[in-house]
Amino acid sequence: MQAKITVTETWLRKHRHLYDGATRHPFIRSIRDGNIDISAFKTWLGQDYIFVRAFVPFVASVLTKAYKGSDDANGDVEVILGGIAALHDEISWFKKEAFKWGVQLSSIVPQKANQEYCRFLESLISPEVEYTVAAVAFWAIETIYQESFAHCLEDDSKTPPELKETCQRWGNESFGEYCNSLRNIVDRQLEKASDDVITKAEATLLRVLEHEVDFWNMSHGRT
Ligand SMILES: Cc1ncc(CN)c(N)n1
Repeated sequence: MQAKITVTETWLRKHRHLYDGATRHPFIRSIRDGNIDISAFKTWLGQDYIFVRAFVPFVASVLTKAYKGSDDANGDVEVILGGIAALHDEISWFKKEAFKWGVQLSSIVPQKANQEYCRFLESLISPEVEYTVAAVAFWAIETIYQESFAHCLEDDSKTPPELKETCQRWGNESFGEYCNSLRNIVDRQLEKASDDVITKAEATLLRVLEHEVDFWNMSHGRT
């Protein structure tokens, strides 16, 4: 018997071009090809630190929605809680990495693309945004980083040794498994969602993809 095609699989096929634009962006390709401009990397580092700080309350809101709104609350809450724990480590890592590269985090001003992305996250915190819709955004945001940085660790990549740790942070297998758990949560929710929620969730995925591309563009100096 053939396995059933999940909603996320349908979306990824339908929006492949946009998805590849987010996970195979020239910024990521430049890391993978070993010709990254280090000033672009430093821009990304400082801006992403600000993004991750705004990401935490968003993920906390997804956790609250999971607790209240899912029929497998315990399983979902634990996966999301694991994500929050990883973000705690991520923030410490950004501080350490910024020190290593001489990036002064206290003086970073969020650029337009970052401000807009953070505003979008804030809009998703609203209790009016359904758990399924918020969970789709969460899954997509984490997965885009996982796939992007895993691409920089493939056998034929020429990623500079000093950037390997960064790529490992999101490109490692256990982060990949965590992203799969998020995807399973999302597919289970979508399975029983109304058409209206499915439509909103798909639109949210597209907005995440656009914001991620804009974020890479900003880091790459294309804004
Ligand atoms: C912009 C962005 N997108 C995703 C991630 C992965 N948490 C991140 N750190 N920054």
